[in-house]
Amino acid sequence: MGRSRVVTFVLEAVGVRHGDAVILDDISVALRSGRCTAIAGPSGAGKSTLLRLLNRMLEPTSGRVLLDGTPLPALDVPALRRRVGLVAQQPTLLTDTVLDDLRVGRPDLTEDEARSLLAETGLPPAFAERPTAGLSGGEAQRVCLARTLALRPEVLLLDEPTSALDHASAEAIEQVVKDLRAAGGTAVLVSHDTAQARRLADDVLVLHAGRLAEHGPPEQIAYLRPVSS
Ligand SMILES: Nc1ncnc2c1ncn2[C@@H]1O[C@H](COP(=O)(O)OP(=O)(O)OP(=O)(O)O)[C@@H](O)[C@H]1O
Repeated sequence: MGRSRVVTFVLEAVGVRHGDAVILDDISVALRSGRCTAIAGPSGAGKSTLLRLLNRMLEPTSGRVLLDGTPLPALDVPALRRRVGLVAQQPTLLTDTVLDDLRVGRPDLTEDEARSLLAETGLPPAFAERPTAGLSGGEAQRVCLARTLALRPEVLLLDEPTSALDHASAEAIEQVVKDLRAAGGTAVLVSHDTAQARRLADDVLVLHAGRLAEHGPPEQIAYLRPVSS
């Protein structure tokens, strides 16, 4: 399976700036392997930015990120991205048909394997024949997830994977996360859905204005507590 290796991210005093704007400020934290970590916090707090640091879609402007003790810049980027797959909030489809898209990183993928990956993400198997043009946002995001799963990543980085989905489709995605964890894999999930974070996460990071405001198991996180009226 290739998913049983220990994969731990350590962020050491990580900062991200764009010009004068401080996007992430002095974040030091470890993300444990074989767990699901949710990143929560208000819009604009820096959640997607933090996620993008973990497979070098973005470089920190200060501090460093280590994977199993190795600083990320010392790792080969394509190899890192096979181990650490990112499904972005805005999906990017790369080819004309869904089947071809699923084969981008796995040219050997059979049609049966493609159909079963689609089913995992809650899409009908016949979706393999669909042109990528005209897919809805939620469908395109799930095709991106299936394309990432085709690489059997050890770590799955998911940026609001269910925000565009109905309940049944969202459940399918949550099951993908649970299955990955059950197989020893690691998931890092950005979610605005506090109930989802409580359901799925072993650990939660809360960002506020680029700073780490809370970190711990979901039951200890004030940000996740339902507001009682
Ligand atoms: N290239 C950039 N230049 C300037 N500011 C940027 C850049 N990229 C991101 N930002 C800003 O950094 C902040 C954090 O962005 P990020 O996407 O990480 O937030 P987020 O917590 O994921 O937000 P949301 O919940 O709305 O998706 C935002 O204010 C955003 O406008």
